Amino acid sequence: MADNIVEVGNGTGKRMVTLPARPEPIRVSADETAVVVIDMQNAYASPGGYVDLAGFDIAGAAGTIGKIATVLEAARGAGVPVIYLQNGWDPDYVEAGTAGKSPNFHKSNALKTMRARPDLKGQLLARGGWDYALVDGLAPQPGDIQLHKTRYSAFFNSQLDSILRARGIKTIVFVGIATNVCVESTLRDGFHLEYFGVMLEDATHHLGPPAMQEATVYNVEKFFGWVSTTADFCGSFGQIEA
Ligand SMILES: NC(=O)N/C=C\C(=O)O
Repeated sequence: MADNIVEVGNGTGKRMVTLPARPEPIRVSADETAVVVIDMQNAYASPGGYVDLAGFDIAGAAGTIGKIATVLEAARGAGVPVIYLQNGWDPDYVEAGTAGKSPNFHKSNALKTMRARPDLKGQLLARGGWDYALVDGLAPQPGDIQLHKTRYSAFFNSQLDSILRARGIKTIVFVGIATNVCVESTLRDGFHLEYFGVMLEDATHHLGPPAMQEATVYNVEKFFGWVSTTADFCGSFGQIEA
């Protein structure tokens, strides 16, 4: 093995794949890898959804949907579990927290948008509604796993850690929206739980100015994990059979 390849585990696993990545290639077992799809809901990727109504530019989100669809096809073909997260709360927003008790109440731009526009109350990120639903282009397939989360990190108050541990997953490949909020929060928490996090930079999209994407790519590459691409994921995992 070349010195500059990071090998996850002891290298004796079956179905080993070398994924080109920065700052160095990472060699993983396909049996110990999962793809986690962060919040590909209408709220974050569709015109008329929460982030669009809150004033963020979502022009780049449509391209992200296509990239993620390509990644998921390769993952399923390689027998790699696909885990979808959906962000939001119960329709009464009890899970969202209250003033003075939860920073989420004050920082969530969905909650702020609904306070500014009471006509939207009950529509944004409410479980069961269109805004909460996954985008049409990324419908889960049989065998995929769907999980709910109520805060930016998918590890907080969710089943994600136990689902991953029960399957012996060590490496998480991240795709989804937003690069600089829920993707980065989850990848960082995963780092502290000893998961190896790989972010596919062209299958993620940021909220805010383009510098936000660059900042997370820098943080991941330098401090928290590895950065790769859709083409490199498909080129490596595409050679593995389920
Ligand atoms: N999925 C996300 O990254 N969400 C970011 C902001 C929010 O949910 O308000």
